[in-house]
Amino acid sequence: ANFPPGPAWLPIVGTLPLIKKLCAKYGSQHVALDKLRHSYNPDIISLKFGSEKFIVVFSQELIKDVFTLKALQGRPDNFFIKMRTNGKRAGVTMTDGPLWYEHRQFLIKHLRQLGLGKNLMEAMILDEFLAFEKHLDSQVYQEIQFSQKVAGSVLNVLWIMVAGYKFDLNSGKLSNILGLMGMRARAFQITGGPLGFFPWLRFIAPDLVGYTLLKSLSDQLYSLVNETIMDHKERLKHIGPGDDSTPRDFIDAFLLEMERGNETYTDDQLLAICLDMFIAGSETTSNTLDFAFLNMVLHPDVQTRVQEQIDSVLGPDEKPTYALKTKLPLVEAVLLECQRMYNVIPLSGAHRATEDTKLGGYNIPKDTLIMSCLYSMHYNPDLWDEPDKFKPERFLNPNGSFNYCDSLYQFGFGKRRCLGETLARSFLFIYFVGILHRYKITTRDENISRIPLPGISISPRPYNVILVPRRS
Ligand code: HEM
Repeated sequence: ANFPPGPAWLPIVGTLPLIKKLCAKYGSQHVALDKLRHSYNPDIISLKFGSEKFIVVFSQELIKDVFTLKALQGRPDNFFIKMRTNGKRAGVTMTDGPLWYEHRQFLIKHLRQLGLGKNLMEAMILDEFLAFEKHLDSQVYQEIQFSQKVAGSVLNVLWIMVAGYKFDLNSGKLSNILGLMGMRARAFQITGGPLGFFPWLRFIAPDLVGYTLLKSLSDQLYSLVNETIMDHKERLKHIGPGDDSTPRDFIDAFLLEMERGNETYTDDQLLAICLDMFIAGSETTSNTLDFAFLNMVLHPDVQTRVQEQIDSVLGPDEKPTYALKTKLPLVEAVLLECQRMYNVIPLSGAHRATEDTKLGGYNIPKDTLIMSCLYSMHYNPDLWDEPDKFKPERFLNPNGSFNYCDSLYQFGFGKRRCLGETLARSFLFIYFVGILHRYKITTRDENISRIPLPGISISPRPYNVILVPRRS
């Protein structure tokens, strides 16, 4: 009773066939849902996939409620989600309750001690950027694609904090895993699709429902992370009394907590948190940067203005720092406008009602899943003037200073807000300023598409750019 309105549910499959049809028509799940809402209630609709009831919310007010109401901070528990962690519910991104709370706090505390949000993190990002830049030098004037190398760089900054080492950006193993992660992000929608609701389909059509891809990615990630954890255990075994047992990285900190006998600190939980970091951090950040460069190619006039502002504060041989942010309001405005128009997570990861509750005046029974359509909020004409237009100046005051806006939820909001936000923001800023400081980005491709590839996180359709050095 009093459940939000939505399309009729068919037996067994619910609204899955309708959503599939709309996705095929509009190209992605978030656009399909944005269109569908107008036939029911533009702020909130209901769906059913298999036996799972879903609510999708679209207005800023309801999205804020979903991100803040205590009863809505659970996470779903289906096959697609558990496959990542060997069939168990573990980690931080996809758990809830006391386990999630304790481990989220523990992760944030130790990542901060290891540099997250501090000068140390910035130094790591700059270090990665210099390596990335060296790699670019050999490709100037050639057509290149940014995405995978950037994903490797983000991962390196994270991996130094999590595991104490970084990857060789040219290593075959890394590019294989990043390639599989990219395929995973594009092959699935945020709900996990049919595999999430009808897991038995993996026995009938494993390739078609994405099971083969997921299994291969899970196996490779699992063996990489497991090997790293084993190395850490081996080292800790040999630490004697009087030796320095200060954790060098997050894995050390976790293993030391395990030794203290804290029973939620298990091998499975450690493995799952490491995988969380791998999956949540790299694609999201690198795709965002990819969209930013795409927009510089599509708007060369804005690119020139950005470069003029960078040149006014950064000497020819100087390197970017995040502290320059206050002096580069146009850069900040361009990056935010890209995140508004091409929010890489247009449908925010599902929350679950942990008890019967109310939302927007409707009844929401326990275990209903709730998705927030950030795309609809970021294109709402009541919040954004001419939302379909690329207008960085909406984030600037008439005198050119930065104009803060609180209707942008690209990192979520509330207790489950993205915990990698400071890393992502610094990374985007340093890479964007660093590249545009040195190169003009152009293309020979006259038909670059502005329509993103759909998926768990959206990405630009592959496009080639030419980097032209701005100074000899
Ligand atoms: C531009 C890049 C990024 C974007 C747009 C982004 C966005 C988001 C969003 C929308 C959420 C979901 C909030 C919710 O469900 O309520 C989230 C959660 C999360 N993000 Fe990010 N993220 C980015 C980068 C990162 C990075 C670099 C890390 C690595 C530390 C990270 C780690 C996480 C984790 C662990 C969660 C789960 C939090 C929880 O469930 O408690 N993210 N992110």
